[in-house]
Order: sequence, then structure tokens, then C-alpha cells
Amino acid sequence: QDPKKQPRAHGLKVYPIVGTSSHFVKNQDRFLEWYTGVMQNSPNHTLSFKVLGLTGGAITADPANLEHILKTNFGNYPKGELSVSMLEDFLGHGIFNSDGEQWLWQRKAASYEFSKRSLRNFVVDAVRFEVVERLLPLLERAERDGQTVLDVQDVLERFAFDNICRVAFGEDPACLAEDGMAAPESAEFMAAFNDAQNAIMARFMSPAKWLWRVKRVLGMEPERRMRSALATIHGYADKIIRERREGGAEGAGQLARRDDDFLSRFAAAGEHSDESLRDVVTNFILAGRDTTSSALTWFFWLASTRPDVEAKILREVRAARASAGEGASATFSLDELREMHYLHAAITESMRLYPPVAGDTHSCKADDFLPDGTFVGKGWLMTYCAYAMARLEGIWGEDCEEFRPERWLDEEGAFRPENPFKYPVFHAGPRMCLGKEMAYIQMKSIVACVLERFSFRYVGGEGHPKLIMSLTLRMGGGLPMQVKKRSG
Ligand code: HEM
Repeated sequence: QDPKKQPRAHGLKVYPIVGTSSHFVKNQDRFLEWYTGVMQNSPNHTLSFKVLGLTGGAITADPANLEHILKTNFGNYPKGELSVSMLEDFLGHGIFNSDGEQWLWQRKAASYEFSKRSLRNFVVDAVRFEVVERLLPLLERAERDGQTVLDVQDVLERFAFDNICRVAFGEDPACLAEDGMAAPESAEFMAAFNDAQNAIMARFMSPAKWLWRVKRVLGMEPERRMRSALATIHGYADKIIRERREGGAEGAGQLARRDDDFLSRFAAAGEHSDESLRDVVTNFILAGRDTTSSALTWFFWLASTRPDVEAKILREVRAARASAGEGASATFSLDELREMHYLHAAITESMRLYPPVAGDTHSCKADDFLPDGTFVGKGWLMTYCAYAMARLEGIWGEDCEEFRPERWLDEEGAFRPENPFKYPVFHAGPRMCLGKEMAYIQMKSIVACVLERFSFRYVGGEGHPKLIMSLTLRMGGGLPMQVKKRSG
């Protein structure tokens, strides 16, 4: 056999028949930490494996390999049938879960909408509403009631869910509103999304990629919950689409244009079946909800450990407030947010260390060699690990594990972007994230408005919070914080 085709598993013991799979099983509760150690010890930051009867795979943390997979040889690394089939009952064939032509037309339509100023303005308004009407009052109440500990991760997740539902299809589930204000079906919809994501994660993490189908037939967990979650999600989305069709001013079949939301925008752009409109809803909710909340959860934790960084952010926010003058809005305008370079750097640096999408997997269409010589076989899964990349000295220098926003600033203090193959937090190449700018608007607005008025103290005890690798990187046990209003 060609020696190049031998799996490379530097530093890992390869057992007969099971190969390296026992390492995966043993480390399944701490995948990220384990991968990172393996990547740090591997001279080319790449690992490949093939176990009898199971799908082969490779994992890399090398920017040159990423460029090859995500751009240069893009056509050879689609999402692939295996992944698409595992997500199909949840996401249909929406933008996240399609390849080739089916993906391309959706990408073109979505890119066009994302480039419009009207969408940015709509997002700014939606964020302003949620910050002013929900988030700030909630923090005020937490302080006033002496409710000493707040799970900030939960607050951020509810914020993101309300926000993305409004942007995706013009509905306000009010999950962050005062207790009892949210309609029961909205809370159910959000809970169903959580159940579906957990089931999907279990499908992907299982070494036998067919096992979930057996569990589904037998009604075993987590597939049993998945079944009812899907009924709830699809029922909710279908109801919205039906109501919009019925209210369509231009006659039967047309959707009522409620607002500037995505559903209205897509529907206005051409004829779509109810099913493909439902895919728009589910795919955009998935894209926009837990990503920003994950990023901000880790950000608020990191900021609480670094008063020097927090002080610099506060200085920048107060300067923006001072130049806006009396009578300005409680939130910040797009232009004001754009000028906050230090805040931009601090959020970017936090996502470097804690990327919301910690790893991403594609499939290999035809036998290939990566630039570092690693062989990848037809049908193998090809993964890159953004979490491990942040911790490689070869990429970020000796202080790679340190939270240092300054690494993103030039001498004048202006934000300096990095090569996306070195920083694949928003993915890279033709499938790069479309919501990046929208995400920054949301994240910067929240941090600026909240830190301007409140300070937080982490009360989760000593040591590092637990990493939970769900579809996004979550914090085990939440983010318990004591909230205090700033005096001046
Ligand atoms: C901090 C926040 C965010 C991060 C870190 C992030 C990251 C990513 C990543 C890694 C991908 C590639 C996933 C894959 O293909 O498997 C992606 C794709 C995508 N993201 Fe984001 N995202 C964020 C927020 C958003 C928001 C708010 C939206 C807006 C709804 C959005 C819309 C999309 C879309 C539509 C795609 C699919 C692009 C395609 O396949 O062509 N993202 N994002």
C-alpha cells in the first residue's frame, strides 16, 4: 500500500482492528481539550484515521490545509450525503444543508439580501428593541430584587432567540420578556429547538452513523424527543407561513409582506413551496441563535477575569456616548458601533479562544492529498478544529492562549482583520458565514449598552468553566453572574 495512504495518528497508539477509535470513545466528554493536545503534538497539526467498517476521517488545524478544503479544492469537500441525511428531517434542504446547485441559488439570494442597507437597519432596530425593552429592564430587576445570581448564558440565549425570530420571520416569541409574557407556544418552540439540536449532536457524535435511525424506529432517546420536537418546530413554522399566505394582499398564494424579515424577502424574490419557506425559517434560526449567545457568554466570562480589558471597553463606550451628546438614543447607531475598534477587537479575540462553531466537518468526494501530504479518502469526513487552532504557537505565537485584544489592533488602535483560514471562526471561502456583520452589530450593541450601565462578577467558583460541545460551544452549568449597577 502507498505509505502516504497510511493513516497518520501522531502520538496516538493505533490498536489492531479498532485503530484509534478507543481514544475517541475515551475522550468523548472532553473532545476539544483532547483534540487540542493531539494537534499541538502533531508536527503537521493534522490527524487521520480509518477504522474497519467505519467512516474514515481527518482532522486538521493547519491554515494551508483549510485553504485547500474550503477554497482551492472547494468542489471536492461538500457537506456530503452523510451529513445532509442526518440533518434532513430538521433543516430540509435549506442553505445550511445543501450542496451544488441547490445551495448556490440560496446562497445567491441570501447574499443579495444580506448586502442591503435596509436589512442592516432592520437588524439595528430589532436589537434596539430587545436591548431597551427587555435586556436592560431585566438586569435592572435582577439588581433591584436583590436576585444575586443570574445565569447570563440563559439570558443571552433567550435574547438571541427573540432577535433571530424577528429577523428571520417577523415574529416576536418574547422569550426574554417578564415571566408569563411569552406565549406558551413560543417557549415550546424554543425548547423544541434545543431538543432537536441535542439529538442532531448525538447523531454526529456517534461512531456508528446509522445508529440514530435504529433509535428512531424503536422510539429510543434522544430520537423520541426529536420526533415531538420536529412536530413542534414544523407546526410553528407552517402556521406562520399559512397565516401569511392567507393574509397575502396580492391574492391567494402570495405571502403577506409583514416586515423586512427574511421570510418576506425570500418570498418576494420568487415562487416558493411552503416547504422551502419553512427551510428558510429553520436554517436562519439555527444560524443566528446560539452563535451570538455562545460568543457573548464566553466574552462576558473572559471580561470578568480581566478588569483592564473591561476598563478599556468602558472608556471607548463612554467616549462614544459623550460625542453623541444629550438626548441621544439609549443604544448606539451603526456609525457609533463601527468606531468602537477596541470592543471589536475584544469580541474577536474572545471568539478566537472560544469559537462558537468549534469545529466543522465536510465530506471528501474523491481521493485527495492535503497540502501537507495527508491522504484523505473518498467518503471520509474532513474536519477542521478552530478551537485547537487558537492554541497553536505556530499560528498565534507564544502567547496564543492569552486573551489579548491588542493583537487585533494596529499602532493607531484601528482593528486589523486576519486571514480567515487562520481565523476560521466565521468559516472561509465560498461558504463563509453570511451573518458576520449582523452578528457584530448585535454583539457590540449588547456589550456596549450593558457594560455602560452594569458590572458583573463571576460566581461560578474557581477553575475553568466546563466546555460543552453542542452544535455551538456552550458553558456547562451556565454563566452565573452577580449584577451590579454602575454608579457613574
Ligand atoms: C458570532 C456569530 C456567528 C458565528 C461565529 C458564525 C459562524 C458560522 C460558520 C462557522 C458557518 C459555516 C457553517 C457550516 O457551513 O457548517 C456559518 C455559516 C452561515 N452563517 Fe453564520 N455565524 C454567526 C452568526 C450568524 C448570524 C447572526 C447569521 C444570520 C442569520 C448567520 C448566517 C449564516 C448563514 C446563512 C450561513 C450559511 C452559509 C452557507 O452555507 O453558504 N450567521 N456561520
